[in-house]
Amino acid sequence: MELCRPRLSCNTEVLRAVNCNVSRKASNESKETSACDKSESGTSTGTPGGDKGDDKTKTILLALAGALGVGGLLYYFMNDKSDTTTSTSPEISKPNSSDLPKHVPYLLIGGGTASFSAFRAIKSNDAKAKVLMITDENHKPYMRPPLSKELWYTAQKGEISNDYRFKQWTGAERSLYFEPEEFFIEPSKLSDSENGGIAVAQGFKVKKVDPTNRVITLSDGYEITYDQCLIATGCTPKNLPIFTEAPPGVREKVMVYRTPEDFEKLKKYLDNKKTVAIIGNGFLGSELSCSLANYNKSKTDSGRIYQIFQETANMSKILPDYLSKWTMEKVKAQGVCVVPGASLKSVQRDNSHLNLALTTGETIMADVVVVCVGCEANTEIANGSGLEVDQNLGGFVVNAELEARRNLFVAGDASCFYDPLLGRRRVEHHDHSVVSGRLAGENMVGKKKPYAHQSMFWSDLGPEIGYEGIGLIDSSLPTVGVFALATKTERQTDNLTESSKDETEQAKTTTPSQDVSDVKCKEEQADNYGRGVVFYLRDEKIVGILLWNIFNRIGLARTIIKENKKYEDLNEVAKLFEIHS
Ligand SMILES: Cc1cc2nc3c(=O)[nH]c(=O)nc-3n(C[C@H](O)[C@H](O)[C@H](O)COP(=O)(O)OP(=O)(O)OC[C@H]3O[C@@H](n4cnc5c(N)ncnc54)[C@H](O)[C@@H]3O)c2cc1C
Repeated sequence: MELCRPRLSCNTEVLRAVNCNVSRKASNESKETSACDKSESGTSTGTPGGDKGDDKTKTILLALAGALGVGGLLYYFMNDKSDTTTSTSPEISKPNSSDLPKHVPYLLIGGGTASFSAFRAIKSNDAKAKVLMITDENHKPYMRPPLSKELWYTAQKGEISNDYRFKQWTGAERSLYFEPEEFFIEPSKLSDSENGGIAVAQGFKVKKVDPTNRVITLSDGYEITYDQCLIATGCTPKNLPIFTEAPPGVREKVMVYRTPEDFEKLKKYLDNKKTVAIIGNGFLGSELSCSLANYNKSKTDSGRIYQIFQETANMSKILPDYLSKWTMEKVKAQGVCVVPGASLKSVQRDNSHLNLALTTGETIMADVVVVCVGCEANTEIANGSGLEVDQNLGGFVVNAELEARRNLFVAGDASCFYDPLLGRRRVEHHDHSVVSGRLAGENMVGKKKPYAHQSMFWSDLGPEIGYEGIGLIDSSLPTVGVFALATKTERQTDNLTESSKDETEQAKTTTPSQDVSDVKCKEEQADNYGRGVVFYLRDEKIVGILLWNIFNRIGLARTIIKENKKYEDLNEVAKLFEIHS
């Protein structure tokens, strides 16, 4: 089964570096300062692009205001439907819940990766299983990682297809959707389907679950009974109060990023030469900044891409300080105007754009703000269902078998599960949603398996940096990094693959190919963090491993973590990863 990581081929040409000097002029005149000069073009105006259309709109609005009076205009703003602060699905005519079956053997709440992975596990253990998936999105199940990476590089080369096809790192093409439309059965035909299958009820929200009587209730009150149920409701991007509490004029220029609709919206902004300010320095904020900057390189004229965050450098929550700083320089080199150490002090709408006043004294003008400050598990269903939500980590509390109550499982971003090796966790990564969805699916058919397989994650920051991690990857833990000079990296993995047993076996037999006496792991050699391995330690044991521009070694990393032991010499362990080959 292919639930694999779509990576682009790394043999991309070296991209044109745009010099990105952050000029921190104090701006007590509330004047916009240029935070990023494109020295190649010799301009440093810092003016957001493509304002002409907005000016026109403004003129029309003013004329309208004159005609309708201030009251009318106020009514417009109070009922403004263009508030883009949340990820939205396209409007379609509301489907009718009475078309849905009254009872299903397998019911999956949520239409994402975890849910689809559970379906596949159910189907491979119960060939004639009848599965109903309920999702409040208006899409068939799709994967999210390419939305912040590969899809932008595909878009750069031409039109985006209806099924969001993109090129993986391997060069192969595939769609964002796990399966084409024809794969699915109409919900109204599921009960009579002789060979079973999966039906997707799109555009329906589940309000609550009654685990005792095994019945779910939709937001319109319609009830469906089940034998086995999975909650895989994922998470919702967080926003910042400074935006959510702002007037509609500000809010309409602020968005979060999680869906194909968000991709379309942001792409339109970029195609209209708009300047984008991304808030946040985590996976999404950093990946998206690099992808947008690279997307703009195909254009003769484009807006700027700012990345603003309060920490000192990119990915600081997971990367050791030296690597985080090194990465920030690489992100800048791709054309992102990185503004570290800055929080938002105030935001104001000025004609067609937003003025973002920062705590550093800078003011940045942007046409649109993308807030990438993390995600909150979707646990509204817990209210009224008697389900426990973890107070610290969020997510539905489940045991090692991913069971919240008998015959009711939770997987993916929304699950707060018990990992017998590393303790209670909640993980927001694609591979975890595959692995946990599969485990839940297996347990829904009665396998009674505990969580034992460590999932991995990956991220790509443009064509030059790709990394993978497994276990606890947290920069607050002690770390030991072993690096080699960057060489031509080969990204041949298609690592949306579920990590398999074969891979682990293969990794075990790997022998060191070179002595590591020339490894670089000192801060002053900051130019040399091209390729290496970082060990994260707890009680001196390896609890996490980050593979920096090293691919096809995650099985080995998994084996080492599973051993759960202390090593005398981590250089020796690093040798196993063949960081020089
Ligand atoms: C842009 C982007 C890029 C990413 N890149 C990477 C990456 O490179 N590597 C990586 O490891 N991870 C990445 N991730 C994270 C990864 O995509 C998620 O961890 C994964 O999608 C989680 O899957 P899930 O099935 O748990 O949740 P989701 O994919 O969020 O699916 C949950 C579904 O449930 C629906 N739902 C919620 N509540 C209800 C309800 N009450 N009733 C009905 N339906 C409901 C939601 O609308 C949604 O469709 C990325 C995420 C994003 C947004």
